Amino acid sequence: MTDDEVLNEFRAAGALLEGHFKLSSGRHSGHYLQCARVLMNAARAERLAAALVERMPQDLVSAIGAVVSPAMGGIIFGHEIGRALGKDAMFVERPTGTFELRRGFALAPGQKVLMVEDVVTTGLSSREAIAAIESAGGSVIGMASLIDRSAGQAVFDMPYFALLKMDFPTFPADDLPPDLAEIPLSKPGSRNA
Ligand SMILES: O=P(O)(O)OC[C@H]1O[C@H](OP(=O)(O)OP(=O)(O)O)[C@H](O)[C@@H]1O
Ligand SMILES: O=C(O)c1cc(=O)[nH]c(=O)[nH]1
Ligand SMILES: [Mg+2]
Repeated sequence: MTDDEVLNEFRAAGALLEGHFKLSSGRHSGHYLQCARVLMNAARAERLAAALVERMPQDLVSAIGAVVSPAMGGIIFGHEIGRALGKDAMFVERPTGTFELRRGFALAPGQKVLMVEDVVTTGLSSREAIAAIESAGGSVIGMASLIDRSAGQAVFDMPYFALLKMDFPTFPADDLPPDLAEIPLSKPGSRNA
């Protein structure tokens, strides 16, 4: 799947948003990729996940024992990546502020995990999810996301595959461009909601 084809899936889903958004990291942006709108269509979600798995090297694919995603945004895409790999997909969640495996999900000691996100901006959520998987006994051998909008800033210790890289600027809350500051703020994600 080409970059244009992935972008067209976002356009068709009305998921390329412009406005003033507070991101998970606390940074602000005039652009938001609402992956939930893309993934609300099961056939589209399946297609995008299969396209991403096709890009992964076979030795990595065959080593993956399970998929784990950070809730909320990562759950649907992780599930679809699990379908494409033929592996179980679990998720970590943060009811008390820190990601943990719940709901009877468990990892065998050293179980090889692919960590799957919907979008990576600073990489903070991904690093927190990886830490939770490792403290539950898993070994994260790879990472995947639908979108990487980190512009190369998010660097991980394991191979990382993203279906589409986007480079939208983000700003600290106390240093907003005037044209962005005058747009009413919204916070679509659920961290600290
Ligand atoms: O790379 P980062 O700077 O951490 O940003 C990306 C994270 O932000 C969003 O989640 P969010 O925390 O908004 O919560 P949600 O997944 O529950 O919507 C998204 O789903 C990623 O997890
Ligand atoms: O950084 C984020 O919170 C974020 C950015 C984005 O474009 N889409 C999203 O779902 N989250
Ligand atoms: Mg998230």
